[in-house]
Amino acid sequence: MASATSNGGTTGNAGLADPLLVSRDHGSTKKQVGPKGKYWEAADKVERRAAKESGGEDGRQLLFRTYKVKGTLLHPYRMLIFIRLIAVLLFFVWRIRHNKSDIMWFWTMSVVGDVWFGFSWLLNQLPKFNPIKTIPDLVALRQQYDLPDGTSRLPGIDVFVTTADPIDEPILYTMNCVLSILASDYPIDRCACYLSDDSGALILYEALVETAKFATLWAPFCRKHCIEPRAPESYFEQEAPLYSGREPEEFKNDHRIVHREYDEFKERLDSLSSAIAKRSDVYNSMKTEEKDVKATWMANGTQWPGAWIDTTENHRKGNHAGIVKVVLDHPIRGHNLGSQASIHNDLNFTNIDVRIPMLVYVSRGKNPSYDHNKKAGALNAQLRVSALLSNAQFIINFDCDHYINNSQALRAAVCFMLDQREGDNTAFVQFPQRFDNVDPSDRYGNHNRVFFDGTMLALNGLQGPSYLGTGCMFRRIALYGIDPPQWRQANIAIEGTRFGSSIPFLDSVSKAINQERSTIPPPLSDQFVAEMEKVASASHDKQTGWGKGVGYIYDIATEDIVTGFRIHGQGWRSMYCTMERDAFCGIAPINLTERLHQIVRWSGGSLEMFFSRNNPLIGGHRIHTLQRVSYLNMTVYPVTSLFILLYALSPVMWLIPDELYIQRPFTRYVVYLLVIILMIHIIGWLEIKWAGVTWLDYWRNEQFFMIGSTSAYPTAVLHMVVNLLTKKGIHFRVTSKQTAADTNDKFADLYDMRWVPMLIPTLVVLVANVGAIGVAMGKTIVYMGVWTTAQKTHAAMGLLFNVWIMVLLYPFALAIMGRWAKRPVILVVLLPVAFVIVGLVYVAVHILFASFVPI
Ligand SMILES: O=c1ccn([C@@H]2O[C@H](COP(=O)(O)OP(=O)(O)O[C@H]3O[C@H](CO)[C@@H](O)[C@H](O)[C@H]3O)[C@@H](O)[C@H]2O)c(=O)[nH]1
Ligand SMILES: [Mn+2]
Repeated sequence: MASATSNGGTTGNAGLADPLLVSRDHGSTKKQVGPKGKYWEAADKVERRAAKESGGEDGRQLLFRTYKVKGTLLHPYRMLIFIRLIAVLLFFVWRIRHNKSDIMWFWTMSVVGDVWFGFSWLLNQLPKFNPIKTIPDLVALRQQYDLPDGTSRLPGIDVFVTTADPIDEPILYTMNCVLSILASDYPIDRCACYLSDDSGALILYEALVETAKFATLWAPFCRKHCIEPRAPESYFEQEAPLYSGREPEEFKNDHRIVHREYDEFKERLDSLSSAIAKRSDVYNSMKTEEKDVKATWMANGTQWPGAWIDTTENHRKGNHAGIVKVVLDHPIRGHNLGSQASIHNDLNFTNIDVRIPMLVYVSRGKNPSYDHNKKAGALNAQLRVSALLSNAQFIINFDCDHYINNSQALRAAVCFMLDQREGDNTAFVQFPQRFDNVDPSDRYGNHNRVFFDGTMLALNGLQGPSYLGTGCMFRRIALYGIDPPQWRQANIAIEGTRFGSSIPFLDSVSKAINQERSTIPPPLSDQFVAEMEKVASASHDKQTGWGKGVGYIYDIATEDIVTGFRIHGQGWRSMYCTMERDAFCGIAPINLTERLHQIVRWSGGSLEMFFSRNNPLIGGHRIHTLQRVSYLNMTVYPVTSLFILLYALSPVMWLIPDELYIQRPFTRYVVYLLVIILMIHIIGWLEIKWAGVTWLDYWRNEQFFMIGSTSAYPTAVLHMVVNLLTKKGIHFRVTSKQTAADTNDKFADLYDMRWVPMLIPTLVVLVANVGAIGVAMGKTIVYMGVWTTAQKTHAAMGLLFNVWIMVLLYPFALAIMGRWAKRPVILVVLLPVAFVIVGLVYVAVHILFASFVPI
């Protein structure tokens, strides 16, 4: 697969020749300048030349490419930002000078709103001055780190997966995630997978055991035939995937066998629940002395230490001991999975490595008297357990609803960490989040491309992208709160007060700092397992630095942004890694209610961060100024919604008999508004060009911001106010991954909106606008002959605004329609009907009044 141009540095595009990275038109005569060539050009020519001449500063080659936006696009983009800034300032001056309005309080509010809009626009726009795209050079990595004898010098990686529930988060997804990790293209003895189960359910442990067995078949199959993606569910769902392996003759047969085995594996997963229940009944009838206590039993005849099916004290979700079970030991000690041997006989795996990486089940201890700190708490427990076992230099974490979509992804992240330029200063490498269950028209803006491909590339040109929760590789010591090399003190005190009281753990920290790496974990004695369970116990990190200066940050609804902020604040940088075949892929909520709950959590978390000690204005002493501006934007943006809501409701003024103007002279005002709004979209248009996203992406983003601004964001603000008053944080409501009952329709969830209170303002805005347009039409009929031209223009301009809001709320209107929305044309008919009815009612009322109450 690796092609001829493997020698990094001879041409501008060497290394990009890896088929997983090049753009479709690679190989054409036109000069290649990057994966989305048109608007990007190489930004590292000088560095590359120097590196080549000196053979690399310290003998290391450059492992990633840097691209900047071409001047032809970047200059007008920057220019427009500047021009708009001036236009906005002029607009403010004009408004203040012409402080004439029919409703002064509303005028004052709207001036405050405009100032806020201008300010938050600036916060959003300024950090986008210099977007940078960085592309890993896998060929160079291979050349330097893979040795001719088949071994490798690549560093160790501990891969974390978190799950919170076997029902809400279907086991099949979680196990697919695990399989994609176990089969990933990375040295098998340098990679270990840890599954954190926050439900403490035996079924997840047993599913993991089944997965380990199936992996002995799946992983070699993937390696032999270069399968992509290596999550079986997604792989088998594809229609006739392209074959790119080396054994096409054997592929058909192998594929058939593995597919059959996968189906059986799924059946085994399905039957686990009843098997465990049955087995437990048998053991309970045989072994338990106390009649009412019904334990849940493991296959080996011992009681499961976690949550039981019949819950009792100390054996329920939220109250059980810490559990660490090594499902597959390090490959050097061999696997004991004999049962698969017979199937292996049908498949020819000669010359294929049949080993699989280490696999560990972790369920941290829980106790009602301690806060568990949601996902952050789970990740920190994994961090400690893995430190005792594999203590890899790098960590990568996945949500259970995401999987590795490109088997080279782990290598890609490592490229940034090992690069001679900023490698040692790089704390984390974030990948974009991609989703494969989203409806084709992306009604609720789940793809979020403007953010993942615009905002993040922009930050990449500063101190680096923020941490986004999943698909992010960390340097272990950066997570521990250690400073980057240039600021690091010679002797770092590794104290129990900061890192917790486990001596083996403290040892592991000093080893990690001193880069003493042994990739082989110690043998699993009872005492050692007990130590691992101790560091995963409910109380272990209390009264320590965990969740504050160490590990993922606690006391917040969203641990991600704030953890990234803490690390950036210490002076580390981060990198954004985009790949031509998306590195990871996951599931997004395509149900409006679920989607909004997710947004409430995110925006609520943002506000919580603003009011915490990690406030971007005061925290993080080594943070880059523009990076700080960006973090400030990320924490205050929900406030914008209050003003948007105010504006969105202003069409109610149509319902008032008198003509009221928020600002006089009105025409001038509207023209100003149009100009500065239009400029936002022209800038947005240039932005989507360099970000490589479509108008639809951009448009969905706008629409969803409007929907959020009338529902989720004000809710988050309200939460925050309550939080400040009562000190109660936002509840982490795991995003539902269950699909609606209709299994024939892949997107059934789309039509299944549940009404929740936060949707009321959106509905009010929608109704107010429909009503306003109807009344406006009625007024036009009634006053046609009476109105002056100026009045007519004003009415038209007001209506323009109404229509704009309606267009922005279009996805919400579809959501209300439920299944009817399968034919959106109905809405196009229904809305005008509604306008006409309201209009006619207005006219009728007017006539009625006119005949009874002579004016
Ligand atoms: O007490 C908890 C709660 C959640 N999780 C895990 O957290 C992950 C994210 O939960 P999910 O409900 O899927 O949230 P999303 O809204 O889809 O997640 C996005 O938003 C989160 C922050 O709110 C980030 O942490 C995620 O990485 C990001 O993908 C899942 O693996 C859960 O199993 C736990 O392990 N323990
Ligand atoms: Mn998720």
